[in-house]
Amino acid sequence: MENMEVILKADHLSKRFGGLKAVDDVSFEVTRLGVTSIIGPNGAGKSTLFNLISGTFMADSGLVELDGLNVTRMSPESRLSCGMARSFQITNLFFDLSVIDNLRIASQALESRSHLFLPLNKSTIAIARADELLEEFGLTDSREQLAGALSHGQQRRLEIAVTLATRPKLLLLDEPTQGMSRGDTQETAELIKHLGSKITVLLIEHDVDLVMDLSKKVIVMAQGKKLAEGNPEQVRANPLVQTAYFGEELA
Ligand SMILES: Nc1ncnc2c1ncn2[C@@H]1O[C@H](COP(=O)(O)OP(=O)(O)OP(=O)(O)O)[C@@H](O)[C@H]1O
Repeated sequence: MENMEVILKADHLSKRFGGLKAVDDVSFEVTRLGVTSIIGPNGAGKSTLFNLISGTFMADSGLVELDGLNVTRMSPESRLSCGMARSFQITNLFFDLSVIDNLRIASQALESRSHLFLPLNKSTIAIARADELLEEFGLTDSREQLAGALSHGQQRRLEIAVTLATRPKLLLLDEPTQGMSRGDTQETAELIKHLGSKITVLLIEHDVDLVMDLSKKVIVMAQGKKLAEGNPEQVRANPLVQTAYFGEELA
């Protein structure tokens, strides 16, 4: 019987680049809500695995299922319409539009097709959703500011808000704190925790302490393979992980 708790299933996924097995027979499951993270040293295959899940790369073999639906051969756009959204750093933003207009445009995708081309101020669902997101993401004071004039941390927050405008079931977050100051990293960590209470989040992140603090489950990759998985305590205590990834640090 289908496990209703499982929202994402990766089953025996593999991807080669020439002779290199970047992802080598990796299987895991993500259960509903909370934050599940993928960590691993440089070149472990994290980004490639993420790209197989989002549809940026097609798997050579294996299966990706979203909420029981086989999405393995679908484009990223089709996966998005099935409820899988991916946050792409800040490249989803229109820098010369205001914060609120960025959110309204993204929220308009919620409206029926016939309303897609309504002027922004006529689209009531989009306006309500945009205001809700503004509040939730602490951007009310920056409502009329141009997205391009925000701090890097605010831009990242806005970008995640834009990604959530279509109410996805699963949010893929790719190194959301990369290049951030300590303060912005802390704020983003709080935000991700909050997101995990409402939606399922799958995260790739280099900052191990952050991952351990945020995640209900951690998947450790090394040399294209899944080395370990479990809750943060189990992963920290795993001797294989300590040797291959953390070195002596956590011993
Ligand atoms: N498009 C590509 N063409 C050829 N080789 C690639 C490509 N993308 C990744 N690789 C190789 O696949 C392996 C896994 O890379 P990947 O980027 O998935 O690892 P990663 O764990 O995300 O690393 P990092 O933490 O450094 O981003 C690496 O050896 C990398 O050089």
